[in-house]
Amino acid sequence: MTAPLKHSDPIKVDVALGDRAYDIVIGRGVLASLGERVAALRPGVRTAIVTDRTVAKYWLEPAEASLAASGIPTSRIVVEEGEISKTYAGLEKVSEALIAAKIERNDLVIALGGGVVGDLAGFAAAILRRGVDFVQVPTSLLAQVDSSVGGKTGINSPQGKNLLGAFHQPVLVIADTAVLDTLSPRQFRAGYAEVAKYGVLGDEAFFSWLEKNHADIVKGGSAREHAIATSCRAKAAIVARDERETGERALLNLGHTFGHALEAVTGFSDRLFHGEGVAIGMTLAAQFSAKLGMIGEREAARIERHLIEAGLPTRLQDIAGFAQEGLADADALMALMAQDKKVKRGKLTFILLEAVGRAVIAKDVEPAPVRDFLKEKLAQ
Ligand SMILES: NC(=O)c1ccc[n+]([C@@H]2O[C@H](COP(=O)([O-])OP(=O)(O)OC[C@H]3O[C@@H](n4cnc5c(N)ncnc54)[C@H](O)[C@@H]3O)[C@@H](O)[C@H]2O)c1
Ligand SMILES: O=C(O)C(=O)C[C@@H](O)[C@H](O)[C@H](O)COP(=O)(O)O
Ligand SMILES: [Zn+2]
Repeated sequence: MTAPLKHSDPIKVDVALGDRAYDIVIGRGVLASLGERVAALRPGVRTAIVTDRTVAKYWLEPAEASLAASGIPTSRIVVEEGEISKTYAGLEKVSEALIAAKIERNDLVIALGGGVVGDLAGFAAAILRRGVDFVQVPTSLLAQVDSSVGGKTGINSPQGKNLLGAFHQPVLVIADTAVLDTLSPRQFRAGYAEVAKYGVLGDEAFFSWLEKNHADIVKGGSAREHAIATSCRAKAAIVARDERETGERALLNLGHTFGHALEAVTGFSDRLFHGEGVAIGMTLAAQFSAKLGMIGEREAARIERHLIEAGLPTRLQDIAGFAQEGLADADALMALMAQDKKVKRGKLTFILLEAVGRAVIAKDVEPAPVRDFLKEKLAQ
């Protein structure tokens, strides 16, 4: 078991959603406060922790100890790590275990893990007895800056990413930045793609700061907390204005139209983690924006350079196995992108760039230029 963590002064970010508003609590050691925060929010509650095997090894006991110290009964549901659990089978396993644990309408589900556990447990909570509240305890960088906030929950279909799900906001998010110390370097880098995304889509000053300081985020300390809090503030502000993605929330999908198709074509496997797909997708979105004359080649190159410096893949050719199988042809990728949730009346929507720090929603994008662009990229 990992040694208990000490409290530090946490940063609080409010997700201002009226009667469904909640706090994101960020800081080194805040996992130790899980029990007291849950008890304050829901006196007398019972809980079930959903986690994966790897996270369980490091962080389940500290989470359970914190709940026990506040007298909160809990049970544990441990799934396999990775996208294999964000499936119908994974949802069945978690849902049946929650029912067996007699989690009632007024109880709480606790998602302890990365984005997979958060999306899966959140969706299971959304449909259990037609809706049980849940708490996010994100343990990957990606989950701390993105997936634990905003209430998108769901599972994948073999036909596409997150095609089944519900908007279901958590009642609390506890992001302990020390927990990231056990994350593998590759997973840390993958999560970093979503951090860079906030700079690229809406905050040039943050992007410049990341260009200078990204290595310190890996080391921990105040740079890590600053990057996580800045990302959460950016996401919370957008979600508060557009919870259900009828407008500007789509900006958070920068890089995802390409990225999700790439995850699907690689079978939602370890060949390409979500954040890696986002890094390639964001680079492609920048290059496509340059091709359309919306930004200069130099700005697109600046984004790619930074992602490379952060150790991320940026080209289709960087995906494991690409050389052997050519990945997929442009038509196969187009067919997968046609399942994107931003598609309206069969027309693609892309998030494109007018500058580093200024993304726009481009509706009714014609497929032909996208197909030509992909053909060029696949041939490189
Ligand atoms: N709901 C949203 O808004 C949203 C946003 C972004 C991504 N997502 C989804 O999130 C998923 C990706 O999330 P992810 O990158 O966290 O993947 P993940 O949940 O698979 O976690 C990555 C890996 O890291 C391990 N891990 C997590 N925390 C750890 C820790 N502290 N120490 C050691 N190992 C740890 C996990 O066991 C797993 O093997 C994708 O399914 C994506 O679609 C959702
Ligand atoms: O919160 C959002 O909105 C996002 O788009 C954040 C993305 O990083 C995330 O991957 C999300 O799950 C993608 O949403 P989807 O609607 O395209 O499935
Ligand atoms: Zn994402």
